[in-house]
Amino acid sequence: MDGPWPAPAAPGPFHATVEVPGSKSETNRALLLAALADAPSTITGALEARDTVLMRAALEAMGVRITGEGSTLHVEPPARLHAATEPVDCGLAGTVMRFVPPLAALTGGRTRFVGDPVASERPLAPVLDGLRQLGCRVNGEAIPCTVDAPEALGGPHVEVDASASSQFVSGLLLVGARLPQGLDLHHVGTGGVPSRPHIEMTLEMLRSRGVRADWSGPASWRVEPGGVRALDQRIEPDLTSASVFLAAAALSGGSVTVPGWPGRTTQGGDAIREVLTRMGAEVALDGDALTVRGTGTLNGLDVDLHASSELTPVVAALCLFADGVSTIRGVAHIRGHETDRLAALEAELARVGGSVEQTEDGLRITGTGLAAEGLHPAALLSYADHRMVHAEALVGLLVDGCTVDDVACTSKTINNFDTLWSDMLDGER
Ligand SMILES: O=C(O)C1=C[C@@H](OP(=O)(O)O)[C@@H](O)[C@H](O)C1
Ligand SMILES: C=C(OP(=O)(O)O)C(=O)O
Repeated sequence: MDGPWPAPAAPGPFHATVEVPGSKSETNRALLLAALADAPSTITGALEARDTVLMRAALEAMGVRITGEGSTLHVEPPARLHAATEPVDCGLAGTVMRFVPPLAALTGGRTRFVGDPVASERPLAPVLDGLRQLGCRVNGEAIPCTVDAPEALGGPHVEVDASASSQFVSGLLLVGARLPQGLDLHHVGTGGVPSRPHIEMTLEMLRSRGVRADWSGPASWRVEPGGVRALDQRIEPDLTSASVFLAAAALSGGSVTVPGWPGRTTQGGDAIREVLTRMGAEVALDGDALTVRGTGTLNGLDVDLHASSELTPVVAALCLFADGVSTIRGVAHIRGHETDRLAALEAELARVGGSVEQTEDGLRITGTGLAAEGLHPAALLSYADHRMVHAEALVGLLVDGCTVDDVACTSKTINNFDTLWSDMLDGER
């Protein structure tokens, strides 16, 4: 789209079903584990968006053959992964910049990693330090950097400070079975490790492929050495992506249904159900169809999103229109997400007249209620962050006349966000 995106106002209550694309986190883990597996495998329901396209390109550059378009991918691992001859583009994808360098450590060669200009601001040093402890020579502390892998890696003991991202843990665990003595990984930071469900997702996906991997203490993990079995996997819809559509129902007074909601999941985004329920929306899971209905009431809340911090932008937008003061806690580390999300949310919600302040580990937001009284339209900035656009699309529903400078950055995790959004608003009345 040329020029800013006019964020559509809610046309009154609407009823829509939204097919949400596959989970970014599961797709990129499934691709990487398929690349390490003992035989070919097929991934269905895969996300096709910038983060997964980058993962696919990185693996192909290391000798993996991936065929198929859209959401079905067939992955053939090579007899041995080789170092990529050209720099691997990580874009702004945490799952590429934190998961692929450990994979490169298995190649015995040299791999260079590059990315978007702002990628160099995202924390990466702990994972690179972990690779040094395994015997790699690493040049750089962030993107761009180069990993020089030895013929034989060391281990198993590795210590990292993972208080800035659970992905440091997941990236190392994913390759742990391929280390000669497995991996004994220990978090040594003073802060806790965020996004625990994402670590569970990593462990569960390893175990379903025959790898023995588990917690060995409150902040430590053990992966036994051994093979990775090929597994055909169906990817769940991305529940964090789903949250923006479900939140639209809570704000509009209509309803949104997301089919394919898993009965049991390791996706942190599942927590949106509890958040919306606490705020006063009706949330119903009927078989695998999750429906959220707006009730005309939106209560402020005090919520700790440490385990599901990806939800912060959407929850912050909801809190802007809730009754009373809301507090979001436990998310200091999202200052290192695609952008400093606490600063960006404070600035952009204030731009429409919202009363928002950063705290040490989150946000305090004084809501206007669903009448959005005192708010006014504004030209909102996206900071190249897909989830800032999600928050701003929600703001635009109730503050008529807002624009967003770069809706295209939503392609990080949803290829056609603006179409899905307007189709949803065109739903039945
Ligand atoms: O492993 C993963 O797939 C992810 C882990 C989380 O990262 P952090 O622990 O850095 O928050 C999450 O926010 C990110 O979107 C995806
Ligand atoms: C933090 C996020 O992404 P990444 O995987 O790039 O860290 C996110 O999608 O909210």
